[in-house]
Amino acid sequence: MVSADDLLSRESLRRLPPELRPAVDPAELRTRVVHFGLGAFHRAHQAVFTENAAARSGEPWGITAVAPRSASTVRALRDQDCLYSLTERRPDGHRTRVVGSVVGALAMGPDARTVDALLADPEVTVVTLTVTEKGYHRSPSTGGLDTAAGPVAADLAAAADWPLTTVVGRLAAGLAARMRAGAPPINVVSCDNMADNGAALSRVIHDYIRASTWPDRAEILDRLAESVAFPATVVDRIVPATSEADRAVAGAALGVRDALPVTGEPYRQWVLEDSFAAPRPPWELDGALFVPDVAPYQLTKLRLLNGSHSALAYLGAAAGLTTIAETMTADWGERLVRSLCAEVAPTLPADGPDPVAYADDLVVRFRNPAMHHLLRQIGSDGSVKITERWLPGLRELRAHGASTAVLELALAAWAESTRRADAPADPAAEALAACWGTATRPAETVRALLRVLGAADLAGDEALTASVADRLPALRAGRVEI
Ligand SMILES: NC(=O)c1ccc[n+]([C@@H]2O[C@H](COP(=O)([O-])OP(=O)(O)OC[C@H]3O[C@@H](n4cnc5c(N)ncnc54)[C@H](O)[C@@H]3O)[C@@H](O)[C@H]2O)c1
Ligand SMILES: O=P(O)(O)OC[C@@H](O)[C@@H](O)[C@H](O)[C@H](O)CO
Repeated sequence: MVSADDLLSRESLRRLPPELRPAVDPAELRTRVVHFGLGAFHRAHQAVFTENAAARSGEPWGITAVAPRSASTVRALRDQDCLYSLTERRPDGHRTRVVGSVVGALAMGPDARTVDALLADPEVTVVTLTVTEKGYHRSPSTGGLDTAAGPVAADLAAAADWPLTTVVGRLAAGLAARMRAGAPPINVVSCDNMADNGAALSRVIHDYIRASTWPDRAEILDRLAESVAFPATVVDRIVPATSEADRAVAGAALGVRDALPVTGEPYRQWVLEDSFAAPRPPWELDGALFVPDVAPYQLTKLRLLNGSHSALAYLGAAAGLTTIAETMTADWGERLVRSLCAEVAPTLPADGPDPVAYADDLVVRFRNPAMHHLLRQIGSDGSVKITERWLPGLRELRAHGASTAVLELALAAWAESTRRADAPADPAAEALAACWGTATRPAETVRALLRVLGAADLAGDEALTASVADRLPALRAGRVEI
């Protein structure tokens, strides 16, 4: 018998009905994957693919997850023997089960030595990351590592035995230790929503090593080139932040307490560049797609799904709404998604998914009434998200003289969000807010905001900034005019 007072653990797991248990016995797995970013998405995506790959292959692929910041998440996960549940939210109901592929949890600072030892361990041949766009500390203008950013500069200046606070620093130091130890090749796989995320991660790691004071940095860089692969990936599953209500649903389904459940839509996809340098879990056994070039999938997903998501987030907030599903019941929601997809479609590679069919699927996924995906969560960190999701397409369209009406509306809604006292969290929040203080004309403010994004070219496009500024009054009045 299990009781609602029990905590999820390997012990209580044995008493759960088989349909709620993981596809693998966690006791049979070993750490062969190290993951940075112990957030909701990893637990609902890569951990599930890895569990199913291990179950179907019989190979013992276990994950040790490293939390860059939250020691309390690590404690809570350890208290549950690293088990947690996933609830799939379908329009017609929930399905909950326990995931068993995570076998270790570490806090990046306090457990730095163990993290380093794992990164140098020959058995570990895969590192994955979900640390949000801001976790890469890229310069908005160059895309390389912003070595002047406070935490990066502090890590570069830190003494050898001082805990590093950036994932880029920790990973660079760990990979360097692996190279020095002569350990076998390894794959480092970014699973964050960025175009060409493999190259982006490779670049910041290389930049970090180049900027370090390590006497052997040139050799380390040479060895890295030979034995570390940074494949690009496209990850897709809508995974909202976990709420108290989600904890209650998980507890009721399991009959035991779970402090760290995750929820997600039924859909999931993982497309990976087939350029691995070392053994990896056979994720294809769970439907992952290995392709020579992920760019067509990547750009389609970022510009259509994530682009629409961000547009809905800021427009929905202007209209006083709270969740994505709510925006899809507004008279402009579906129109916004379809017209944004149609506007951006000409910027997508011809050999990618069909944009019209993709938009059809998005409407269905976004409408899912069982999902409670907060606009505020999606709207956070806009300065690092919309530079990936909107601006490259916007540039291409404007260079060809094509209409950019929908992106202008979206940009206006984002601009308006930065003015509000309750603006979503953003690493550039101060600089964005300051744009409203000094400028006298709205178009001036729009120009200043675009410059904060590192988009001086777009800031210099007077027709664009005027058109964005013209849309502000309606949005401020809560009207979405599309
Ligand atoms: N949630 C989704 O639907 C989804 C879908 C596809 C891709 N992703 C990608 O996964 C990322 C994480 O999403 P999530 O839902 O797990 O979010 P989350 O808030 O649950 O977790 C964020 C993780 O990133 C870490 N992090 C935050 N700021 C950091 C920083 N400055 N440096 C290092 N680490 C930092 C946190 O410690 C945490 O581990 C997203 O930013 C996105 O790139 C998410
Ligand atoms: O995860 P973020 O905060 O970077 O972006 C919010 C959403 O747009 C994103 O998480 C999508 O839900 C996801 O990319 C779907 O695969």
